[in-house]
Amino acid sequence: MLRNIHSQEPNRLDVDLALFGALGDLALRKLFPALYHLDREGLLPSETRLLGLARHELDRQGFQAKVGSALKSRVSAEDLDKKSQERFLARIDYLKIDFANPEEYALLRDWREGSSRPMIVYLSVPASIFGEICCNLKAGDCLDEKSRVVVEKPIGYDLESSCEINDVIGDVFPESRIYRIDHYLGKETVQNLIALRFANPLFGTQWNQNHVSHVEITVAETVGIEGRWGYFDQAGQLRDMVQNHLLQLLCLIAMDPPSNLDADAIRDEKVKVLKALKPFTGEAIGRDVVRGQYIAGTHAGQSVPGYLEEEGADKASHTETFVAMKTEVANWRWAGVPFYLRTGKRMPEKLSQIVIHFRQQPHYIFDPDQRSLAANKLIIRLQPEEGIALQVLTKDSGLDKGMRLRPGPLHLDFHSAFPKTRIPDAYERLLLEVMKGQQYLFVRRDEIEYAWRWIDHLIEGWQAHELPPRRYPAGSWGPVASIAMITQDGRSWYEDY
Ligand SMILES: NC(=O)C1=CN([C@@H]2O[C@H](COP(=O)(O)OP(=O)(O)OC[C@H]3O[C@@H](n4cnc5c(N)ncnc54)[C@H](OP(=O)(O)O)[C@@H]3O)[C@@H](O)[C@H]2O)C=CC1
Ligand SMILES: O=C1O[C@H](COP(=O)(O)O)[C@@H](O)[C@H](O)[C@H]1O
Repeated sequence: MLRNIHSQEPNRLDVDLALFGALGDLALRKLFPALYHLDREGLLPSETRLLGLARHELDRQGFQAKVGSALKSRVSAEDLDKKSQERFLARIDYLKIDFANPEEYALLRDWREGSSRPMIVYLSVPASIFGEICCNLKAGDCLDEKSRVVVEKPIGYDLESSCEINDVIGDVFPESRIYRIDHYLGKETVQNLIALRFANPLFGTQWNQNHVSHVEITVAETVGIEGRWGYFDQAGQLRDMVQNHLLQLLCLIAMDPPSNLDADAIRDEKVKVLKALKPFTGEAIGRDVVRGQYIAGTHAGQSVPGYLEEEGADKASHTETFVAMKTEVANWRWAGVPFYLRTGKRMPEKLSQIVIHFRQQPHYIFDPDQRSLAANKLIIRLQPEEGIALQVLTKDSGLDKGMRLRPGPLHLDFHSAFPKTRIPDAYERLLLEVMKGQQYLFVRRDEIEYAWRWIDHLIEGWQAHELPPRRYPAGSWGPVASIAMITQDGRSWYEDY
């Protein structure tokens, strides 16, 4: 169904939201604060009810108190007023159930008794139990033809496990009611990529291999493993960040214009990009991909341990905490344009940024010493300090400067441009879209599977070539080899803004 995503007026819809894993990190740190903000901004209709489900003995008040203290630590004092908080907490119920026990789902059915609102089931639990919960919901007669399910990333560990999980979820819910989260798609600036590319004719005509020389995507994190060794060491940065977030960003940059803003029109175009990603073969694995693992270093002036010294670490782990790669989208629009991707933990600053480097003029008439400056760049800052800057060249001012060129940005900083507008957290946007029943910010099954196909192939190559990660000190921009990878092409990672 084509839904109206253009409207400023949200399609307000009462729902019952059942959140599995309600005492977990994601639920308390992100989901309840996001729901609070929606409520405070008047976006949760008064009938909407929220239910936390977990296996700990707690009553309703006890759970509300936990959510209340999560709000205190996650929501700014300015946004946390007593009236909004009380109204929000009053919507919240709690059920203790063991998700593995089908009998206990009767409690959820009873909670729903008499409600005609659609139920949204949010699975904020490990993917290994998504299937079991879906089957128990069905067996326990908790669902109807309006129920939707939201599942967190990562879906599986590789193509095979991802297909298994998707099969079980798909036995219970049709694709049109499955919402697979990639929280990067909920970030305001990521959505802005669609507006930037498809609303501005200026870029529409330039967005191809005739005009773009190369593209950089950097997602640098300052955090380390944060007590998640068990999960992270199985995954590594390639599965944790590239398979989902970085490939989604690449798709939004590289895709052809969708014919409209309908979810499937956008997702069809993203799938075409994933299918066109060039596989890494033979020597390209060693040449165009760099794996890294951080050793002890510093963060914010403090010493921090290396990956192998983190709590719970297996000292012989070869899991990568950093990846840089050069890839290509092998189609008419992008043939020959390198896409350089890099992402890592324990880097010097948190920075998610896309840089589009445009080609130089065919004939250059200025000072030969300045030739390397003479190209435009479009810098899209996703976080922090969200904004867009177009690096242009002007004449340096002053009587003694002759026709010297000066690069400078035409800069749109979202915080100063829209000072009264709070930039919402990604989960606010995503939760709102699920409640409205709109899927355009969620990932379709085939997107996930094409992404896994490409990643699996890369991992097989790593394994075949026995490529251990290269070391980099915490607080640095990754292994020296990641800098060499781009400099050997006569380029460098863009670090100014
Ligand atoms: N945390 C994050 O920032 C992110 C998380 N995700 C994804 O979100 C999901 C949740 O992650 P996160 O919150 O970090 O994980 P947590 O381990 O913190 O939370 C999972 C919750 O599920 C509960 N649970 C697990 N099994 C059962 C069961 N059989 N019966 C009842 N309760 C159960 C756990 O209960 P108990 O406490 O008793 O073990 C826990 O409260 C995962 O899929 C993760 O990959 C994705 C992106 C970021
Ligand atoms: O999905 C994940 O994302 C976070 C980074 O998210 P951000 O919104 O803070 O950029 C990452 O730290 C985590 O390892 C990964 O699972």
